[in-house]
Amino acid sequence: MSRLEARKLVIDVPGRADGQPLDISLEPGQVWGVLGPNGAGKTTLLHTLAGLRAARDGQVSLDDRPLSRLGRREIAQSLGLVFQDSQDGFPATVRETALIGRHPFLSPWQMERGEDLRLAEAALARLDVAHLADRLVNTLSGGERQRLAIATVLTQGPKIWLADEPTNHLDLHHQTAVMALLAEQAASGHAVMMCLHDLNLAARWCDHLLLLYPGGEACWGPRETMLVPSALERLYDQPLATAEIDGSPVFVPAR
Ligand SMILES: Nc1ncnc2c1ncn2[C@@H]1O[C@H](COP(=O)(O)OP(=O)(O)OP(=O)(O)O)[C@@H](O)[C@H]1O
Repeated sequence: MSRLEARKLVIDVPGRADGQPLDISLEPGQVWGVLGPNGAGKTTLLHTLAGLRAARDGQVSLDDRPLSRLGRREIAQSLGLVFQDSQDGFPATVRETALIGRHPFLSPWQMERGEDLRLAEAALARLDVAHLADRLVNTLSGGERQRLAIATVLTQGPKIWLADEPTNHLDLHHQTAVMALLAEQAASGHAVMMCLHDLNLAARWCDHLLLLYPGGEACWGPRETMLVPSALERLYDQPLATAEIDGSPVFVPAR
């Protein structure tokens, strides 16, 4: 089990004044949703938490050790990031791409072992892309590519998942399957934070929410305290109609 902690963290959104410092602790078992309009800084936050972008101020620590003092390999042994859009640097098959998830655990020129292959095959099956294992990645559809990106992180097996719009490009069935997978990761003691544009997925699957406003204002806490229609309407500058289904609130844009 691992925890990721942000203390007085000010993310560096270009051209924007310092936003509200964030004090967030991503604990084992928790599923955090990050909500906010386009450009609010969700991706910037995730990349800062992953140590890929410098913060303007404050600190991120992984198991009480500042991220800035850890090497990428050590970070990648605990923390996995699903990028918003994956880019294919060179032609590789689906299986080879999933196996990249094992690289943090191999020495530079070490070949993947049988166990690595087993983990990759299991992840591809879980994300419903096993039948594409021998296909070149650049031939995949958007949804297949997204499922492969998640399968690659599942192959990595991180204790902390940071996922940037993990349901991008996915049909309804695969959206639900991915959210169930992330919930399952949390239930097994891992910590999950994901950026989402779908309020209803957030309401159903996340137990904590962070609302990022365009000017840098932010608020966070347990789901029940965050899903306040007036706060969400201000967040998106969009009137909402609210209902309740199976005990969860459902939001739709009001005209
Ligand atoms: N390298 C950069 N140079 C200039 N501006 C940047 C750079 N990276 C990000 N930005 C700007 O910072 C702001 C925050 O970007 P970010 O990608 O974090 O937003 P987001 O909340 O994830 O948006 P979306 O919902 O559209 O994915 C945006 O206005 C973006 O244009």
